[in-house]
Amino acid sequence: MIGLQQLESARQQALSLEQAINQVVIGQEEAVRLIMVALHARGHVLLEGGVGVGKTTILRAFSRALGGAFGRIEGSVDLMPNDLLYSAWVDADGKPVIDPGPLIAHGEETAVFFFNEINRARPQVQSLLLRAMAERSVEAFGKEYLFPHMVVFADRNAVEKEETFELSAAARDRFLFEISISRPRDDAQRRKLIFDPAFHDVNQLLENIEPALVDYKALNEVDRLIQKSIYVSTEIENYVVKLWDASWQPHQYGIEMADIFIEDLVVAGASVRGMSAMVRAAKVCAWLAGREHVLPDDIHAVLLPTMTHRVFLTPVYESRREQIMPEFVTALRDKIATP
Ligand SMILES: Nc1ncnc2c1ncn2[C@@H]1O[C@H](COP(=O)(O)OP(=O)(O)OP(=O)(O)O)[C@@H](O)[C@H]1O
Repeated sequence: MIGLQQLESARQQALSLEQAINQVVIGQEEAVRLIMVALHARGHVLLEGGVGVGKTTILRAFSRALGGAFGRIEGSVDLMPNDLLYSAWVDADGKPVIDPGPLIAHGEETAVFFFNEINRARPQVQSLLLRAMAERSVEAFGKEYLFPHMVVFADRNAVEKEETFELSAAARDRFLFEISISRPRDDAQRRKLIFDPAFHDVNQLLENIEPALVDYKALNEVDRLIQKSIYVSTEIENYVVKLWDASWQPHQYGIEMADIFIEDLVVAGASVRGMSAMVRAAKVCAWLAGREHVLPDDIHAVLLPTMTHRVFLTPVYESRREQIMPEFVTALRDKIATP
């Protein structure tokens, strides 16, 4: 009973947080909802989108509304793993000084860590980040730094592909979602972003968000309660298992797509980790909607962001992934009977 009351008050807080974010970040309601789900399912996120579309603004807005610290680093070819942990320099008296790097600078207070342009960083740097994501800790200066509340957001520059190190399939699998962020579609919102000076200064814009609307330190416990309390019926289980099989062998489920030889499309479907992450996220969707059980709508809300970076396509289709994956997920939804 206490659990249910706690969940309902956490839900009200979560909805106020979402509303506050959508007031300063405009035209990104879908991305904001998925980030809300990821934060409450405690999953890390890949961001896909152009330059200057408001990614940093969204993430800083979330950190402020969660009352935690925001860490950030830019990926580049010459970035070394140690650059995440410390920076060394010589002060005015010629004495060497060592400062903590961006990953450990805020320690346990880190709520959001943003790795911009992760595909510009070398695999050694990516590995360090993946370890920190999985263990929510790193070793530096001979001791262990813990970030029990950290959620990592990593952006892949989708436009420029020169000098990039694409994340391996195993690395991509560690991210709960890949969320696409693009320019708002609505004309009035686009004009507002360009002509209204309120959107030109991020620091000032973020002042409009009440700090610590939700306590970032409570999110791990809220997730535990959600995962324990939200019910998944046998029908939904069967549906999820069919979707999973169809992501591996779409032709066996009668999936058809225009201009695609479906038997050749997929090398590997979603992983076990991917499917369990999808169910965790669907439970958070059900909770946000005020339900105690998962409906097909909850699965549909998270199907694309959990599958899009996980399904491994054959090389001929890989270059069209961005166009193919939404169509593939729609075809799965249309073909597999919904309970
Ligand atoms: N949807 C939006 N709502 C509010 N402000 C926005 C939005 N989109 C862009 N902006 C404004 O545009 C500017 C650039 O945004 P921001 O730095 O967050 O983009 P970014 O995607 O992180 O950029 P980069 O790819 O260069 O890191 C900021 O002044 C920000 O306030």
